[in-house]
Parts: sequence; structure tokens; C-alpha cells
Amino acid sequence: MTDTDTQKRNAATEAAKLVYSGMHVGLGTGSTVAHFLTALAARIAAEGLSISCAATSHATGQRARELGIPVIDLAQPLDLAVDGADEIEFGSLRLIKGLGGALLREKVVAQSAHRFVVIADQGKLVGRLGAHVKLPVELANFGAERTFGRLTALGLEPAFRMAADGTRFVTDNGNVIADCRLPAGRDAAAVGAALKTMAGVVETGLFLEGCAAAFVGFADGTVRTFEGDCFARAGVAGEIATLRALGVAPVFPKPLLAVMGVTASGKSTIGAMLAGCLDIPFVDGDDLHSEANRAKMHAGHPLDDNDRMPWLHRIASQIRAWRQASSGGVIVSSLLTRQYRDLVRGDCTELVLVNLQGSRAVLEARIAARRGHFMPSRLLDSQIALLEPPGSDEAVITVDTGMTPTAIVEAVIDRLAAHT
Ligand SMILES: O=C(CO)[C@H](O)[C@H](O)COP(=O)(O)O
Repeated sequence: MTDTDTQKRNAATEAAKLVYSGMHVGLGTGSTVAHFLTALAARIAAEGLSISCAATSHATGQRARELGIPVIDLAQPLDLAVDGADEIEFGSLRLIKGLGGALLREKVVAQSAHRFVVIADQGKLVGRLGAHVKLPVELANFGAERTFGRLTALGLEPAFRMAADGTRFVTDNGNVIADCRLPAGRDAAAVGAALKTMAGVVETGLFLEGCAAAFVGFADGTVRTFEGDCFARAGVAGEIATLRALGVAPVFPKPLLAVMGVTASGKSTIGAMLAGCLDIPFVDGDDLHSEANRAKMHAGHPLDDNDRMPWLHRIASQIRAWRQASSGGVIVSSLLTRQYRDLVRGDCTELVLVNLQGSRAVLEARIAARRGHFMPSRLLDSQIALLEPPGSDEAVITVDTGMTPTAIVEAVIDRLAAHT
């Protein structure tokens, strides 16, 4: 049996394996993250890992520098962010964070990361948020008593957090924290939305979307990985939440979409965002590749038809299953040739292609910025050579992949009406 601290260290050590040279990494706050920093520093020393990091608190920034981990300001998107959690809701990976007082910066960093993961001991797993801990809510100092009164009126029984010297705890942002009770039977999402309507509330410790995975250390010495939803895994949960709040409406009947294009055209990002906004299932075709195909691509060898046919068959089966269930769905696959598109489409004439078209310069720049992806950049040439753009007899929405993901998704949903 391992104690809580060992469980934290085991989880942190496992998560440190996610870091590759060249990555820009977000560093959370707390005792579990302290183990992550140690594991990361050990990898930097042993393997010469070259990374840059953004810290969620003064304490983490200082500790990281002491350990020789390069820390810079958060100015650009992060490849990965790793943080602790106070509660992890089993089955949803919704979180409560902020017992360490760093919730605002932690949320900004989490939403800046392509992949946000948490590390924790098994005691953090709960059946419902609020079961074990209070919900930290960061309040602007100005009018804090007034905002506190509004939290009380909501039935959240707030208490100002106090520092060891008996004064109010002050965050790195100069704000105060009210720890609130999240009553059983109250929907966490509704409470979170209500809190965000109060001007004095700076941020809440509810992290309701965006956790791609949780690495949890158990008393038997194992670390188990729990995967978050596919939108979080694609790194677009935050964008989907924003688009939904903007009122991008689901389309009926639910469409069958295949997002196609060469490598680095943004297929996975756009596919996941479309599925999230339209509230339909999402499958990244990459996930349907066999291990042998992945290894071949990783080694820089283009796939041939023998490799591709079983994979295209799986894609076609998935599309048919969605049609059978009338669920709609978004599949992501390069589908570069007419033959491949005909194979996966079969008699599914309602399948609409979303063709992401980009200039070579845009695609090359994206490939140069990519890390940890199994498709090396030299395959771009072979893919461009193979590409047969969709014909006028194919149901297709072609968009310029140089636009922002949000603009692309809005444009596709706008034009879907003509196809349904
Ligand atoms: O949210 C946090 C700080 O604001 C921490 O991630 C959370 O409190 C977990 O801490 P620990 O790893 O010490 O258990």
C-alpha cells in the first residue's frame, strides 16, 4: 500500500512522460505538481530535454526556476498543461480546483493548452463535485462584502479564506477567495453559469470541460489513466463552450460529415469543433488506424492500398452505423482520392465532405510548429501529389483552412443548410 504522497508522485512521474523536446508546457500549482516539477527537472538533466514553461503561480514559477526548468510568460498557446485537482468527478472528468488559491491562472493556462491533463492521488476521485471539498470562488477585492452577500443569497454558504496570520488570503492576482458549499442536487454547471453573471466574481474553481485525461495514483502503487471526452482530447473543449454560448445552433436533421484534407489542414480540430457544436458523435479517422499503419507512417513511409483498405472499411462502417442510428456524425480522414471517397461514401449520398483547402505556406508553417504528431512533414509532398479535389458531383463544402477555427466552423454550419 502506498501513502497519498507516493500516489501523487507516481501520477506526476507518469505525466512527465508526456513531455517532448520543443514543447511549451503549462505548470500547475500544488503538492502533486511539485512532484511533476521534480520529474520534469530529472528528465531535463538526464535527457537534455529542451522545453519552455508557463507557471500558474509565483510559487510554481520560483520552484521551477530553482530546479532549472525554463519559465517564460504565457504569451503563446501551450502544447500541454499539467495540473493537480481537488476533486475529479468519476466518469466526466469535471473538476474542482483552487484549494491552493491559483484557480484563475490555472484556468487561463488550462484553456491555453492543446492538451490539459490532471494528476492526483486516488482520494481526489468523487462521485459528484462538492462531495468532499468547498468550491473556491475568486472575488475582486472591490465590493467583496457585497459579492459575498450575493453568494450567500444563492445558498452557497461562502466563507472568506483566511491566511495563517489571520488576515484574508490574497491570491497572486491581488483578489480574495470565498470558499462555497456546492449543495447536493444543485447542478454544478448551473451554479457555475450563475456565478459568472456576478460582476464581482473573477473566476470559479469549477473546471467543467477541457480535461483531456486524469493520471491517478492508487494505493496499490499503480497509476490509472482516465480519458476525458473526445473534444478535450482534441484540445477544443473551450472553443466549443464559447461557440455554444454564442448560440451556434445544432442543425436538423443531424448531418453526416467527413472532414478531409492533407496533413496539417486542421481536420481533427475542425472535426471535433463541428461535432461539439452540432451535438453529434465524433471519430478521428487516425484513431481507426492499425498499430502497423501508425508505425509505418511514423517511420516516414507512405501507406499503400493494402494498408489503407482495412482502415477505409472501418471508416465506412462507422458512417453506416451513424446513418442507421440517425445520430449524424463527424469523421475525420484525409480522403485524398475520389476512389477512397467513393469507397467510404457508398450509397450514403447524404454524406457531406468538408474540404479544408490551404496554401502550401500555411500547411508548412503548421507542420513546423507541430510536435508529438506521428506524421512527419515530408509526407506533405506525397499527400499533395495524391490529392484529387472533390468533383462538382460530390456534396462538398470547401473552406479556406487559413481562417480561424471558429470562423471555419461558423462558415461550415452556415452552408450546411444547403445540403440538408
Ligand atoms: O487547484 C490547485 C491549486 O489552486 C491544486 O491543483 C489543487 O489544490 C491540488 O493540490 P494538491 O496537488 O496539493 O493536492
